[in-house]
Amino acid sequence: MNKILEVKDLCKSYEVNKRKTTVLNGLDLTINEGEMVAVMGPSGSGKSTLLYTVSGMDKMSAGSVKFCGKDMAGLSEGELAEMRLDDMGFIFQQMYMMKNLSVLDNIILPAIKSKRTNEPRKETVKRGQELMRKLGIIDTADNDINEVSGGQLQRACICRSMINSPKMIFADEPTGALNRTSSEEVMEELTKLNNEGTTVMLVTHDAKVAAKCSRVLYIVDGNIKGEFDPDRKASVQEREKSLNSWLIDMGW
Ligand SMILES: Nc1ncnc2c1ncn2[C@@H]1O[C@H](COP(=O)(O)OP(=O)(O)OP(=O)(O)O)[C@@H](O)[C@H]1O
Repeated sequence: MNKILEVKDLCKSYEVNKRKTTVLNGLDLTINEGEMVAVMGPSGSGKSTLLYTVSGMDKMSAGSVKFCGKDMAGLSEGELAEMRLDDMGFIFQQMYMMKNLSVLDNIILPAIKSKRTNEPRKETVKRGQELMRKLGIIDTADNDINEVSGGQLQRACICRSMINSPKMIFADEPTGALNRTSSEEVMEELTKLNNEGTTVMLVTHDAKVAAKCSRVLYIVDGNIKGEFDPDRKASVQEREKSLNSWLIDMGW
C-alpha cells in the first residue's frame, strides 16, 4: 500500500492575547492510498485543526507532513496552493462558496484556476454538469448559492471537491448540517468516490457516518488516543454497534 499522507510529531499551537494554546501535540499518523478515515473526538480536541494542518490550509508549528511523498514544509506558498488545487479536494463547514457566482460556476472554479491542463471552458462546464447530474443537483446549476437547500449546497461542495479529480478529499463535518436522508446520500457519494480510488479523511461527530469508513481515529487533547477498524464485511448495523461500544470505551 502506498502512503498518501505521512504525519510525524505534528504540533500546532495558537497564540491569542499573548497566551499560547497547544492544540496538536506531537501527533503521528499515516494514511494509505484508498483509505477512508474518520476523525472523531470531543469538541475542541483538535479534529478540524488536524484536517486544516495536514492539508496545508493552515501552517503547522512543528513536525512534518508529507503528501504523496512531498514534504510540505519544503514547498513554497505557490507550490502548496497548486498541490491543494490539483491533488486535494475540500468539503469544509464554512463551504467557502462565492456568493456572486452560480452553483455551476462555483463548482468549476477550481478547474478554471488550475494550470494543470488547458481544458477549454466548454469542456470544463460539461464535466461540471456531469458531476451535478451524478449528484442529482443539475436543476440548480444556474441558481445563486442562496437559492438552494443545505443538502444541495453540500452536494455542490462535493462536486467542486471532485472537479480536479483529486487524490485525496478532506471533509470537515460533511453531513453536519444535514437531515438523516441528505446525510446518507452525501455519505453514499463519498463512499462511491472512495470505492473508485479517492482517499478520504473526514471529521464527524456521527457514529453512523464513521461506521461507513475503513478506519476511525479518536482524538483527545490533540493526540490520537485510539484507532478502530470497522469490519466492512459486517452489516451497517453491526458496524455501528461495535463502533458505538468502542466509542464508549474511549470516553465518548
Ligand atoms: N484560529 C484559531 N485561533 C485560536 N484558537 C483556535 C483557532 N482554531 C482553533 N482554535 C482552538 O483550538 C482548539 C481545537 O479546535 P478545533 O476546531 O480543532 O476542535 P474540534 O475538535 O474540531 O472541535 P469541534 O468538534 O467543536 O468542531 C479549540 O480550543 C479552539 O478554540
